[in-house]
Amino acid sequence: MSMIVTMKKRNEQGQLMIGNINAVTLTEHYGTPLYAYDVSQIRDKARSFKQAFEEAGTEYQVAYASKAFSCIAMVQLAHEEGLSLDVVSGGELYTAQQAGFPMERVHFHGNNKSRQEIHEALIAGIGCFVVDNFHEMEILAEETRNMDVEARILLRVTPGVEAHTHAYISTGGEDSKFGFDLQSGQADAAVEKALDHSGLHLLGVHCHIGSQIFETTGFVQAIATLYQYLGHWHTVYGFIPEVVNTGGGFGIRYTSNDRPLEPGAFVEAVVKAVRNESTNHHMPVPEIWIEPGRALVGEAGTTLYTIGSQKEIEGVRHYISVDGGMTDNIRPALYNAVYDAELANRTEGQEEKTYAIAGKGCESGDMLMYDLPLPEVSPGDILAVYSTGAYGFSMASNYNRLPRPPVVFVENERHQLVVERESYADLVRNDLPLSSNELR
Ligand SMILES: Cc1ncc(COP(=O)(O)O)c(C=O)c1O
Ligand SMILES: N[C@@H](CCCC[NH3+])C(=O)O
Repeated sequence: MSMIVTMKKRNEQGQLMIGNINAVTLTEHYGTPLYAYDVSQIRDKARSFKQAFEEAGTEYQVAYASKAFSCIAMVQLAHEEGLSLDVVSGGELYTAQQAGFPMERVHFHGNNKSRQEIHEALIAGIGCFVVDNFHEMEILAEETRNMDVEARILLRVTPGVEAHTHAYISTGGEDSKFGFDLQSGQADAAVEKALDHSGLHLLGVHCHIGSQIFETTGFVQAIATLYQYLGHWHTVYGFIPEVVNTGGGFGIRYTSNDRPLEPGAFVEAVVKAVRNESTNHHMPVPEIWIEPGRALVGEAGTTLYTIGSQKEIEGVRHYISVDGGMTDNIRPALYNAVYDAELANRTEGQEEKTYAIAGKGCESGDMLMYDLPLPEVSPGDILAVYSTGAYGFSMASNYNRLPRPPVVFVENERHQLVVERESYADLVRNDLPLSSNELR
């Protein structure tokens, strides 16, 4: 592998540029670890998805799956770009409210929404519930009755398509905790019940086949399966879907081995398949919704770390440790996810070596990479790990009581802090001293 594995922009001193700002300047301002986002990349991706729908001339919504990276500024950015928003919890909904996001464009997901979350979402007046199971449907029906309101819903179904991806991020197969199973008749019963409840307005169906997908075939297959059932529900219940939501999962480039498709290629394939199937089943073409998370924010994010200690075991491995790790990026430990990284503060140096990049957490498995070629490193060098914009910050933890890193947005040669670094005081904010509160 060559030393410079990516085509990232560098200044004349060989320092990494993020959105036209020197990454070293960012670390001097905000410290490390640091999540830095090149905002123009997020905007470009959002526009590409939308443009493909516009060109296809179909009704659509592109909902940003905010689980990938949720904070007030990101939700506001999604709003600026005219995206809708997928939330999966009261917390993500609250963030959207705090961001001033229009509630009618919020879609609420989740396989175990609580009564309180459902109640709060109804009060907020969200645009759509993606109903996952019978328990949720009953709660929603009761709450709409009690509040004398109507909820617009999609039914999440599992089309039995296995996406070629890690089992933990594959969600559309029959054996999934999410959604109504199509084959066993669960989904038929769900349609019947949904049509029966006066407080529920059944808009259509939703499926999400998995994540980090590089081909269109899985989507096309899933749509064909959905329409087998939609055709049946049309015949039996006279149901015509207003919306078909094919989820997210569009793959991105983590390393030079990844060859992601352009957003437009996915959109074209989805629109074509929905159109064909609608025609074949003598139904009007519905509004098409998609839910990209990773594809919108993943490649725009870079994590900057400072290199500290080293341990070389002759003939075995040369470890270098950074000041973050699994606490700010759990993906290598959880999914064996692979990333590209380079030094941010220089390209030059003595001979190239192969390093294993260790996190600072007290876990042997807290490793970000096992074989990264770099020029010989010294303490204080800055390591940039690329494509960490999705599911890095959002899955971060305080293991070992490490404060979560800040997030900076870079755009038009300016940088702006959008999430502050957690302080030690933040870490103990909810702790109560022994016996300070009344014993019950
Ligand atoms: C229902 C649903 N929609 C959208 C997404 C976003 O996926 P991705 O970030 O891979 O686009 C997910 C997560 O995998 C999901 O479960
Ligand atoms: N958190 C996962 C994606 C979500 C999978 C479930 N919807 C990842 O980092 O790849």
